[in-house]
Amino acid sequence: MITLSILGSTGSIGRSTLDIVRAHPGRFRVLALAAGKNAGIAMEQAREFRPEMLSVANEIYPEIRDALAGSGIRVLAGLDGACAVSACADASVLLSAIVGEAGLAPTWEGILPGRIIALANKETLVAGGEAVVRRVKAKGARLMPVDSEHSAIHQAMRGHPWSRVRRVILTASGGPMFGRTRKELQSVTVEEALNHPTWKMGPKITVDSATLMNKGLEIIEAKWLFDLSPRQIEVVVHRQSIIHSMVEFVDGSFLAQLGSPDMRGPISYAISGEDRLDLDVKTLDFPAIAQLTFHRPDHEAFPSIGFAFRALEKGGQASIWLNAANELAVQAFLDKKIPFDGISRVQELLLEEAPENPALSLEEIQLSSVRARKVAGEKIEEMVPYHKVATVS
Ligand SMILES: NC(=O)C1=CN([C@@H]2O[C@H](COP(=O)(O)OP(=O)(O)OC[C@H]3O[C@@H](n4cnc5c(N)ncnc54)[C@H](OP(=O)(O)O)[C@@H]3O)[C@@H](O)[C@H]2O)C=CC1
Ligand SMILES: CC(=O)[C@@H](O)[C@H](O)COP(=O)(O)O
Ligand SMILES: [Mn+2]
Repeated sequence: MITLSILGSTGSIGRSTLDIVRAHPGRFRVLALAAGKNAGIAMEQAREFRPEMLSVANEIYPEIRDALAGSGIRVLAGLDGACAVSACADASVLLSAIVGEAGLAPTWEGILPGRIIALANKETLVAGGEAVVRRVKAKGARLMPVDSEHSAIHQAMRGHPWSRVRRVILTASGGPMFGRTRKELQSVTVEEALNHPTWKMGPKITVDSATLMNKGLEIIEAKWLFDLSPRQIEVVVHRQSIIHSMVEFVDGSFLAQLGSPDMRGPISYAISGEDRLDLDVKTLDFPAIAQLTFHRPDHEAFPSIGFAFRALEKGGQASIWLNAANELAVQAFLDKKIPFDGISRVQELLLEEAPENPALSLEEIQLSSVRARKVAGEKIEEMVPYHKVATVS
């Protein structure tokens, strides 16, 4: 029996994880759940999966505490609550799927000896980088990627030494704005940016896919997960999202992992300790698909991939600042405060201003992020408003 602690249970990844648990009775036991503000789904999950503890956002704590009184479920709140869920010692697997850098501290607390950290929350590695990797090693835990590209690379690498790898190719769908020019991107609406062509995901990562910053974050994630040099990482646009990523070996062979775009595949692989669970994922009908296509990314219209490489080259606090800038700018765009192309402008400004000395502890990383968010907030205030450029339907 695999025992689970789940951070971000009410989100897209969290719900897909619980779908897998539901479909495999007797295989998993959910011990602890951490949700945010979605009281309805958090309550349903608590009633169905009967965890020992449930943490929710402070705002909905009184309502959930009262509703679950007498149920035997310990109800907790806020950051302390999420950290208690992740530190739940009896869970053999921690599924980390809170969105954004908010997931870093709870994930950090959950890095325990012998435990699998199934990591969906890529921002943990973008902001936490070396410090997170060092802690995983020091504690004797194991990091299993959930992000589809990194799961594909992990799967392709089974049985092969990293010394024989020439490079990895991260595939990108290109997002809903594929083919648009830099000028055309000025007037993209929130509704358009949220219309991802192949994946159904939460709003923040969906906007990241539209700017291609998702691939930027994944470049930094790959660097830390697989100890790669930036020169070993390439991005290729593959519109169908069928090939989830590839590894090229020194003998010129490529190994790829393919499948329908459905996160239950990479999640189940990670939480089951690399087993292949029976899932009702849509099969691939290759003659019906007919063509798999590949393009180079358009770096002029979508500069975020370049920013990620620049952040790795610059080092210091650059990745923390780039990530913090992106989080604030994406939220400002979703709130219809800044235009779509304002997101990459905030990223660029913060990347340039990022301090060059490294932040090596959790406290230093958090402090660096607070400073970055203050600067990003100021840049956003100075920006031309969303409604001046976007055609709001
Ligand atoms: N969705 C996908 O297919 C993929 C996602 N990822 C990564 O996984 C992570 C989650 O993505 P996704 O599931 O799409 O996001 P969602 O927006 O769908 O879900 C986010 C989850 O985080 C919770 N949450 C947000 N802020 C806090 C907080 N401060 N404290 C506690 N919980 C919080 C939300 O709670 P509530 O809703 O209750 O407020 C929700 O459960 C992201 O880092 C993303 O980049 C990676 C690859 C694929
Ligand atoms: C499912 C997943 O792993 C996402 O990160 C996905 O890769 C997003 O699609 P893009 O390729 O458009 O960024
Ligand atoms: Mn991905």
